[in-house]
Amino acid sequence: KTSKVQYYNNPMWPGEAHSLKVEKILYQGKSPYQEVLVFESSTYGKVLVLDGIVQLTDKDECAYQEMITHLPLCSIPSPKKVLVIGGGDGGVLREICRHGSVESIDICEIDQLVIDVCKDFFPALSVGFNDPRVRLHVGDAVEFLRNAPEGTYDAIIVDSSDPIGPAQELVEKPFFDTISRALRPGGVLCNQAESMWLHTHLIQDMLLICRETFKGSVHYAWTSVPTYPSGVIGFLLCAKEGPPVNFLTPANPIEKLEGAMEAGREIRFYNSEMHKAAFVLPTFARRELEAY
Ligand SMILES: NCCCN[C@H]1CC[C@H](N)CC1
Repeated sequence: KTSKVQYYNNPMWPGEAHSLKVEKILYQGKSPYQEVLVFESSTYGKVLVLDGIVQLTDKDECAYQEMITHLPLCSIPSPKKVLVIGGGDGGVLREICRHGSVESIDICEIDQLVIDVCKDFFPALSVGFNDPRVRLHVGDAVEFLRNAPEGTYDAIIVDSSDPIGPAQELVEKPFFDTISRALRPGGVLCNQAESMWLHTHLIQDMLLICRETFKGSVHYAWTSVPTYPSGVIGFLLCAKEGPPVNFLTPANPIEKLEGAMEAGREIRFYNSEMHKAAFVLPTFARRELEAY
């Protein structure tokens, strides 16, 4: 039995579809926010799908979770307080826990079902929830950030799904304002910023908002994730005004990371060369993005 993970009817990817052969359906359910599906694929291990969109697979989740985490955290000398928006699968938590300087990790995930399903089917990711530094808040991120004291966090990671559905408001200006307020001066934001092949208009809109909101610096970075549409995904790295941050050269190189074993698995994708390379753009993307 094969089942297409349909994008045809999804406005984010008109006319595109990505097919993975389904060996066995492991879970199917619906939360108040989205449909949740887990299946065993032929060659990518287990796959998590929300509203028909691939979120992660056993095989290639390392690329996304490691890059979205270590690009910001390796850019500042000693991250202590970190906030994750989304990320209910626990993969970003697993990666943050490798940084010995981190003292507390808040995570705000809107959908309890995603957390529960990932604890059952993706233990290599949900291991991140076991760290004593983690404080889970189930609810709306806009609400959470509105109540967060000003200047709290060294780093905020927005591990969101696509801006159609629960993550819609996570690409709008008011949300970025609340993030900036919650960051300490010189604090950094890394958020999921879609594909340069497919979404340059959305990225341009986000760049305009972020360049206005974060006066430190704003850079677009990207990496390879075979099971995401177009095979790549981007990140927006933003620094709040304050102590200067140089995203292009890691201030806190990966070699200093501890706890790799506690996180249940060695780093598989990120390294300092990949960090630097992530900010190098092909010519079309340079033209379309660097003017913004
Ligand atoms: N934490 C799992 C990854 C969530 N990130 C998104 C999944 C869906 C993609 N189209 C964009 C990234």
